[in-house]
Amino acid sequence: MAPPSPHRSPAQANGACSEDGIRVVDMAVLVNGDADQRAQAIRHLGRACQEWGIFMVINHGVPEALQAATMDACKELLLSLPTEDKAEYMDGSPMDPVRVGTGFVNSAVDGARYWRDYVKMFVHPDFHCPSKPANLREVAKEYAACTRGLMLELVAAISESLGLDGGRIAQALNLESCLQTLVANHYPPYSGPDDDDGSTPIGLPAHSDYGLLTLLFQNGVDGLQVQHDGQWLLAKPLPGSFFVIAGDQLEIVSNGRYKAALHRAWIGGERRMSVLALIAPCLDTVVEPVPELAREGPEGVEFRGIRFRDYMESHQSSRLVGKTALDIVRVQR
Ligand SMILES: O=C(O)CCC(=O)C(=O)O
Ligand SMILES: [Fe+2]
Repeated sequence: MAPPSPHRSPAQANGACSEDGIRVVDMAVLVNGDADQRAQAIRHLGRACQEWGIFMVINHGVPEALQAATMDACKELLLSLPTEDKAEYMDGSPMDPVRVGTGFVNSAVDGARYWRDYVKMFVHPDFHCPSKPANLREVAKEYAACTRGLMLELVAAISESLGLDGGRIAQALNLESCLQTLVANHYPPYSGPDDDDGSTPIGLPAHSDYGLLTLLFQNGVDGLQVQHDGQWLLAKPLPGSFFVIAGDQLEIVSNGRYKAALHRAWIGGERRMSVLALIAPCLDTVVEPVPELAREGPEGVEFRGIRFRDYMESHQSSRLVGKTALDIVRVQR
């Protein structure tokens, strides 16, 4: 586990937004602020989840050197390791604990071409990791523990922002044995034709994430786009911040008060990498809105319950462009 962070002492101004309106949440205030500062930070966080489904965190306590080491080890795996060292993780099923994918994918859904390499590994409750490069295991383990701690703090604050006890969402979703995934994406530079006939590949199609929260940082090259008020917007991080993306489980558990953010990845002339840590309920948890948030009793429930393993399988197979697997569990009226 990483040592306590030096980042968390000075409480910065809260209630801040970046240039494009994405809210900035200061962990120093959430963790160490006085009662008034905390209350304000929690309201700010609640609005971010309600209006955007994405925000940035600063003073988050994840050491920069650990972030860099994680990105470097993943980069080595994706870019330098010979294919035979990754072959056992390729062409598996989406629920395999370690998966590596590479190159162009022609989407059967919309005919677009997607251009990215990725590695995904389940790191909690059981830790899985490719055997090479040699330092990946140690680095990924530490990064997983550190980001899991941060995300659980955020979940507690989000729970409070919904007027619930800080531990309520963690309890409802059984987060003690949460499923945590680490993902690294590599988008090779692309400078081909940019016409509108569908031949220009993109990085990753529009989707919402299957889990509860996703923590994302990138290699200094922008490319994450978020849908807000029907418009696609390029998300530009503050230096040293993480993006936090609300996933489908936050929308379900909050009974639709908070929205999962629709997002996609764009590619351009510069090589881009993103590293993500996701937390989700444990596979056997039945996810459903917490009863306290149902409007007018059971009639006001917007999502029916589903075992998380089944949700995840539908999410992986649906790949609906511009839609989400949430429609599978939305109550039709
Ligand atoms: O690379 C990015 O910026 C987005 C990646 C992403 O959304 C994902 O892997 O789910
Ligand atoms: Fe995503």
